[in-house]
Amino acid sequence: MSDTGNGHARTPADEPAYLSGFGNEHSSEAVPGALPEGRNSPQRAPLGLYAEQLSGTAFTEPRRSNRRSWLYRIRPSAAHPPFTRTGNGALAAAPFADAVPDPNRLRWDPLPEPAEGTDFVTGLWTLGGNGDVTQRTGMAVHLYTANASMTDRVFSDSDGELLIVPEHGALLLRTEFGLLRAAPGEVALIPRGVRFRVELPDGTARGYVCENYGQPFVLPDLGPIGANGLANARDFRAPVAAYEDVERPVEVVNKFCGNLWAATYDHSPLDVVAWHGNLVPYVYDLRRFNVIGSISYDHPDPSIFTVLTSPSDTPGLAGVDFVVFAPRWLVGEDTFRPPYFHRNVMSEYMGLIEGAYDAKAAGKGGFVPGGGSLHNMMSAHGPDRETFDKASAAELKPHKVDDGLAFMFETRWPITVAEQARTARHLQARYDAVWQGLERHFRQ
Ligand SMILES: O=C(O)Cc1cc(O)ccc1O
Ligand SMILES: [Fe+2]
Repeated sequence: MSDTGNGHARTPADEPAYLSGFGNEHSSEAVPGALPEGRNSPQRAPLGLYAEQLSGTAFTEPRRSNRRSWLYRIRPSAAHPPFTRTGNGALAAAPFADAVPDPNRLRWDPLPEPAEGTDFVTGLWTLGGNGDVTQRTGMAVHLYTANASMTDRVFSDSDGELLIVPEHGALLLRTEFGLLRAAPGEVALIPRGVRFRVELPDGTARGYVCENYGQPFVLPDLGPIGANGLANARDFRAPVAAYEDVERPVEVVNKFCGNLWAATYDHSPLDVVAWHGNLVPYVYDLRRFNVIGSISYDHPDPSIFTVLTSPSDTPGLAGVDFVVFAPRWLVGEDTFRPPYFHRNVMSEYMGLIEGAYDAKAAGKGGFVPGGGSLHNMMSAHGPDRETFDKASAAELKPHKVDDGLAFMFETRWPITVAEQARTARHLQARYDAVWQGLERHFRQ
């Protein structure tokens, strides 16, 4: 598929190989001897490679949160022509200055089918977000639909890390660090600035993206839960080094402060032969999440289901949390078991990867896979009428919730809905109606 400068064809395998662990100091070389030993930047790097550091945090951030990697590549990233503005397509960024933040509960059906030849980048569609992309604060919610692999085209996002949540169709992510595969039920994370290309082994793909402008996601502290549980560090997988040695025009698209810029390189920048460090892309299988919950009474707050959290400067206050509602047993006695009625200072965007969610009726016109809901700061939400009636009358024997996989991006600031999402035809017109008819039961 690709040509090397010296005439050899080289295509990294389609089956990824992984290194295990979250936040580790990994190292990997696709060619033996490509990694320098004992130093990062020798006078001449091995095999004639260029040494280059990628800094994901300021040099001086505390060691526990410092993220950087050293890349050994065929050409330095600096060797590129100027970038020029291209259209932003359906991508938008915070602050959404022209949009009015909306206190209403909102719910969307899945995105419509994309036009023929839509790749991952062209298929990105912004729902909304908060913060400010130039301040490295806040987040954006995007959805994607695609029916074409990216060819001779590479993307990088200077504005934040991308947490990709496939709902339909697997993604092969060819990154500077190597190859990742993420199918529905798994998530992938691409750090800020890392170049990657998305191929579609199933031909089509659909899903969600949390673009985190803020501090990189970390595993939440476990407090009294102890040393194990929730998402276990060893289940996060980073790629082994795999490079392409391509000498032909490759379009590199860069998202910078909300706009897309492009430059045509005369080579592929996915040319990293070896690397080491703790700033890496990774994948995680949500089915590995160790779900912890109540074994006595009451429905615990959903923070117990946090997979990853982007901390803020205030302890316990996340820029954004990624939360999963994975299969689990419910055993609470004298307990209303589904998610409770709720008003929250944090803002909640929810998506559905498969099946149904235990607070909402499934099926057409409801909360469906590929759709999403937004319960903004202080907006009243909770079980719909059908769920409330059923759960209030249910016999409380142990019950396994295993008919779906839902998730939430929960963020500290209200999510402003982008104009295209507010006026979208797939915005459900009568979401409020799910809470109509909740009868008055009060008696004195
Ligand atoms: O469905 C929601 O809105 C999310 C949610 C889940 C839960 O288990 C408890 C509270 C809550 O807001
Ligand atoms: Fe909620």
